[in-house]
Amino acid sequence: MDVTHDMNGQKKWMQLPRNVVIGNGVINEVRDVCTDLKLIDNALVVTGKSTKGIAGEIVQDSLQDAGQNVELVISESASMKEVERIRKHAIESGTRYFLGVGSGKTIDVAKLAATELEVPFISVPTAASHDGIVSSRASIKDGRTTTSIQANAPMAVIADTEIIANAPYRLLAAGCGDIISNCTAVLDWQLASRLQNVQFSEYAAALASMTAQILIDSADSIKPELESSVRMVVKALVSSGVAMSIAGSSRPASGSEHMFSHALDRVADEPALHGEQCGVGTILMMYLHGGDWKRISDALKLIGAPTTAKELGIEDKYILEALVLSHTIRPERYTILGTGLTPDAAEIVARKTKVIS
Ligand SMILES: NC(=O)C1=CN([C@@H]2O[C@H](COP(=O)(O)OP(=O)(O)OC[C@H]3O[C@@H](n4cnc5c(N)ncnc54)[C@H](OP(=O)(O)O)[C@@H]3O)[C@@H](O)[C@H]2O)C=CC1
Ligand SMILES: O=C(CO)COP(=O)(O)O
Ligand SMILES: [Zn+2]
Repeated sequence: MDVTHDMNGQKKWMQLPRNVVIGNGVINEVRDVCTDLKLIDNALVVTGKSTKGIAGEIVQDSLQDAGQNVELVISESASMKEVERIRKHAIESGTRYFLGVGSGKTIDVAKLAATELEVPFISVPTAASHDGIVSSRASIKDGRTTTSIQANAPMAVIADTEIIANAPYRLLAAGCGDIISNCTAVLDWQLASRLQNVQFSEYAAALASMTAQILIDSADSIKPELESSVRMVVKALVSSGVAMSIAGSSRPASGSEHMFSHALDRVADEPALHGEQCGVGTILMMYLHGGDWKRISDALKLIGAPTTAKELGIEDKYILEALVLSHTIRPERYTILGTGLTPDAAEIVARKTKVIS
């Protein structure tokens, strides 16, 4: 098997989910998937406040009907304190495996707690808002700072298209923004490979950009409440996750546009969704790359994702502040941002791309 190395140079297996189940009503297949993976007792379902009634309890009931011991906990934030709380709960209740049933923050908490306890983890997303539903990374927040931590990839991903189609459409549109952001992430990675000879995977880069291109070409068929749209987006998120696993880093799916989104999380009073910010970041960074930023903007508009500060619900001044701050977010990751934008250059890019007016 191919091996990659993490940032500390340690050997790391290329981890991929073993079962990916996508379709209408597949939440009812959770117990079959668990049986297939020999996960037959002592489950801990980590779910969210709203998603508990939408999917968390269905998963709990179905595993209990199969004779398993199942505990359910609600997680409200993706903080280290929360991971610690859930980890303790799991130890006390003899948990043998975790299911993260909900949105991004719920899945991250379950994923990291499972990694720390070295037990399997199953991802059951109720929304397709970003590729964290399938990846081997967990984003943990400390105040306004987010840290992306290496974790174990889910053993299985079970994405019920009916549940995801009934989630607020804004979450699916955000997922599209996260996929489209592969366009600039790959350009940044190529640039870093040319300028700094960083490790580069042609396969991971090709998969990530092809996934984004397919979605851009199909933008007019992504619509609210359509299970076919959900299926397309979930498959693209899985492909992005696989690209990151091949690369052994988030490089194929996270570049300057993600740095911009992370910077916005730090400076904005009320940040928007991760995928929404990454989509707008892609417009801005594609302009800096000298690429076809309008094509990105048009695709996001067709999908119904934000393309402006106003649509993000973020004041122009925070967009400019984040643009100037972006290059400091992950200094080891070389991107088109280079040593940073001056405030006047930031204003030009934001105005030319109509992100601010
Ligand atoms: N691991 C990774 O690689 C990545 C992780 N992230 C992280 O993920 C988090 C963002 O995730 P994201 O999903 O965008 O947002 P949130 O996790 O903040 O979820 C948004 C809201 O949607 C609700 N929700 C989810 N599904 C449904 C549904 N079917 N019906 C009704 N409401 C629903 C959630 O309810 P509830 O209250 O039940 O949770 C929550 O209130 C951040 O912490 C970010 O840092 C982002 C990118 C990549
Ligand atoms: O969001 C991601 C990919 O879409 C993960 O990227 P980060 O490494 O920037 O957290
Ligand atoms: Zn992302």
